[in-house]
Amino acid sequence: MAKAVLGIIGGSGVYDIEMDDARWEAVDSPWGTPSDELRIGEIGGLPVVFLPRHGRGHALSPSDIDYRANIDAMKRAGVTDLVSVSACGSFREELAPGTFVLVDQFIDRTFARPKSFFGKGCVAHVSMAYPVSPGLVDRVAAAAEAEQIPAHRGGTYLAMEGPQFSTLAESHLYRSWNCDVIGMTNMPEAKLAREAELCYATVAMVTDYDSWHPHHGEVDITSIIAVMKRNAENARRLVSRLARDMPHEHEPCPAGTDTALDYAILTAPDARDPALVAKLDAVAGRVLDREG
Ligand SMILES: CSC[C@H]1O[C@H](OP(=O)(O)O)[C@H](O)[C@@H]1O
Ligand SMILES: Nc1ncnc2[nH]cnc12
Repeated sequence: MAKAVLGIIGGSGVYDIEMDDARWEAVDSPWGTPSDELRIGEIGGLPVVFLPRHGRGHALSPSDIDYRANIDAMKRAGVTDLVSVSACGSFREELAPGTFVLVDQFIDRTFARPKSFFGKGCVAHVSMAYPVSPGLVDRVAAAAEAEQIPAHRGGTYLAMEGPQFSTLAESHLYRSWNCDVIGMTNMPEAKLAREAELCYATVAMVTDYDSWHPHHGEVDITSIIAVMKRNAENARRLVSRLARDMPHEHEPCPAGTDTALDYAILTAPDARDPALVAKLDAVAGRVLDREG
């Protein structure tokens, strides 16, 4: 049984978390430059690795984040379970600002970001039908309950390219698709986590009602920032509780994340591009080494 290492990707407003024996450490990735150094430490004896998604100081826009480098760096740091903490807009009256939505589905409308570790010279297709790991979501839900943070289990997250917020017509369209929340970052992050066989869960922290709500007017960044700061405090409490209550052995994922690559790679060994295979050492080493 593998040791559990909890990874946390902190979104807007969450640029650091409290840990014991913490240090910032640069991790090189063949995929590019991660958003920042990794903050590596422990909470309650559990190894924890934190990465601010937009970098400390929030220098990176959603389209500029190197999602592949971030996930690859997490994998290299030994992470087994990855929790994304993200600000989002809400499409539902009852998901009011301050609510934490434990997302279980995504619709990917991003278009200007590399979305896979695989490609020409090593083609793979992983399942994304169930993109989050239910066991990890259970743990996050229990932590939210223990900390008395309002949380809603389940929801569909619409990932838009941004950086501008949606038009009113788009906001109505996504509501008609039964989306629950909207953000700019969880795709391709969730897809890449699955390719890297990392259990993934998202805590989508509602900051606003996007633009559809008749009594709340259009989304604006000033009101978002005020709610974001309150949400960030709750996020830090949630993460701390999650880590303290998490088992130190990695729990196998009922959605099959731990073995996502078992039959996913279609390219025959002798048709593979050695340069791409070398870059896949962390993400797919488990299966490529076995074949190689
Ligand atoms: C705070 S306004 C929009 C910004 O916030 C979200 O970022 P993250 O998911 O990293 O918390 C959203 O996706 C946008 O990038
Ligand atoms: N309304 C919204 N749309 C996209 N990303 C967001 N992040 C926070 N609120 C958002």
